Amino acid sequence: ADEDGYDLWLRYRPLERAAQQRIQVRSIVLPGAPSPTTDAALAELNKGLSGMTGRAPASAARISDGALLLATPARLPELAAAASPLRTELAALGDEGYLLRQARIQGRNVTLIAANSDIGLLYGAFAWLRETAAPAASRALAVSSAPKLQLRLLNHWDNLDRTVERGYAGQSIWDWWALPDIKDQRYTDYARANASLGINGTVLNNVNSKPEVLTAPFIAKAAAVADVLRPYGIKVYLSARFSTPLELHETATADPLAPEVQQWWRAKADEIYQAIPDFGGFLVKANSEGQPGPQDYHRTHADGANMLAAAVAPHKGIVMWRAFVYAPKGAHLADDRAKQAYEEFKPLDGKFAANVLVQVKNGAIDFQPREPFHPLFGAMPKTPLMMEFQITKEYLGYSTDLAYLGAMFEETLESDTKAAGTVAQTLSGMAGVANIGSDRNWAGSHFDQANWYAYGRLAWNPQAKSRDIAAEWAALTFSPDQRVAAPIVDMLMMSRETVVDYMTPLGLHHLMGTSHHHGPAPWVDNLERPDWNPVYYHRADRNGIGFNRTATGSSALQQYAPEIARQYADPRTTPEQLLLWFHHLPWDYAMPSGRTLWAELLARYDKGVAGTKSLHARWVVLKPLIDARRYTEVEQRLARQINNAILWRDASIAYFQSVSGLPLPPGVQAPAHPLSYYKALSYPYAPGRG
Ligand SMILES: CO[C@H]1[C@H](O)[C@@H](O)[C@H](O)O[C@@H]1C(=O)O
Repeated sequence: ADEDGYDLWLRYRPLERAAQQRIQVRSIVLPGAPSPTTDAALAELNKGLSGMTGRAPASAARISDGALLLATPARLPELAAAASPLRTELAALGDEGYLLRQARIQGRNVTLIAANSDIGLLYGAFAWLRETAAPAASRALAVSSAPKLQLRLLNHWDNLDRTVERGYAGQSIWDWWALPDIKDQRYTDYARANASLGINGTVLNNVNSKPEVLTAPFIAKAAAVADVLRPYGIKVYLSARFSTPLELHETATADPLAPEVQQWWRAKADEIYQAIPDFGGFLVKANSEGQPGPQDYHRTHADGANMLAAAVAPHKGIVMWRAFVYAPKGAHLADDRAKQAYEEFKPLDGKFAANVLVQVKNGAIDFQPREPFHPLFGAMPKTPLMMEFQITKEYLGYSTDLAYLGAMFEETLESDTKAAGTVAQTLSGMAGVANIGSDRNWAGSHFDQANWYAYGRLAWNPQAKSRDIAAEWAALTFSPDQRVAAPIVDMLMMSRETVVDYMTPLGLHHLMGTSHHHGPAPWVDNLERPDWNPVYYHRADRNGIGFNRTATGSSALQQYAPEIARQYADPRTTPEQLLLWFHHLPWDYAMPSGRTLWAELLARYDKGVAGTKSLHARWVVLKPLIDARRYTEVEQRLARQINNAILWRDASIAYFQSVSGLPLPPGVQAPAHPLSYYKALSYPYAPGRG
């Protein structure tokens, strides 16, 4: 599995001789009795060391010089001793943290992986392997790390028939047919990859859920998956359909205040916990895009969430209730869909049970290439919030286009809410909509593995820098050789802005084709709901373009803290990258560059196309340094991305010119085809429609 990408960032390729010699591990020592989790840690260390150095050190019972020692205070009482300098440091690391040190223990020089629990040891083992495989320049081994967020989850939008909603990496890895008897090796490798990042929970099924998933056969299947993931510290969760008992004909209603409904869910929770004692809980999409929910019975989101929360509370389970709501009818359609989540949830702050978290998408519309942070962050001080990021690239070119999402996640996380610190500081957990499927390379493309990686690292530490994470990933996945890693980092770091430039520059959004969400369709104006139409979002006409969300428009801006609302009320003090998100401006509006808005827009599209050409050119020169298969698979996608960018550019320019009636400034190349050509394009076989 060398060139096909199956090993992800856990490749453990032979190190150069000098690097090998620096690894002075003569034995591996684990005091005390092994557990399934320490077995996993030792197996990983063996795999890693034999891959990187050609030999696996023996396990030993006694501590000697050159030992790699894995210890918790319970396993090695010295660590807990009052005189131990590590004692206080360890105490600060909690259940899941770890530290790595060169230390002197029992008079011997050892490499120490220390933690308070076996899971901490497993995380520490992965961290040590990471440090060893891709050493940061001349850094002494002095790492201590603990997760900043307690809940670090993947959300699979995987259906029970193995299709994946918005999945571009083949069918679902969960083989519901073969489970529970057949537990694919891939589940173990999935667990290893996630544990290497510190991901500690996974929701197995789509938020557009089916009642069947909560019936006995599926509970048994989920339990089998949970058994595989448990040693790696990963809890299983399920998406629950709100109307499950009604649809299974076991109650006459799904009203959350009806005693028979409450009792049904309590019994269901008991049944699940019988099979999966450490079941994490439920994720719920309710009263959104046609899903059933408490509002069907004139109850609130809090009524619905609290009813489920009461059912799982005796088992220490949680409910993650999504704030991605938009109603099929109502004022918001004519007004602004972006406002609905805040309007429905903000008044419920303080009304949710203690074991409910509200899960909020990074932005108020829907995983666009760029959105301002969701106004609910910082606005719900009495409710624990989870961030929902989308790792699969529904709106950023699937797994064909290169877009490193680390940069996008970082941009949201470090945004200042001006109410409660940065967005990162408002969070209790993070969920990432997985980009994982059964493709050999897991993610549909090699570079999309970086998005899984970056998500996991940011869930562990939402203050981490996406460039550092990119450097780590490039070194582990391709090579620590800077001739390879450095240009790959540059490619990653420029890629997302490139996509924004050719798809949705200057704060534009939701311009993509209907249903498949791939490719440009800014002209669409005839869908059943007005807020599905791209014209609803760009509002371009003869006079100008953009969505006025200030007080003279939809007033969505008022949902942010006053300081932000004031700053963004004026286009002059609105960040250029969000300009048309908040403002409707005339085509001749003078941009800071000195160009008119019209000319600036055209320049952005050109910049996007130029960016894709540059990505391709940067890759091509790496050919002698990359294995043939991965080189080719990446090269093909980068070439395709140039065409995608040209398509976006040309179709967008053709359309906006038909609206603005303005000539193209000198130097701007005219679209290759007339507008009618782009309107006629369709993608009948686009994957991931779900
Ligand atoms: C799972 O449904 C998805 C839907 O496919 C997607 O187009 C949109 O982004 O969001 C929905 C959601 O997040 O619920």
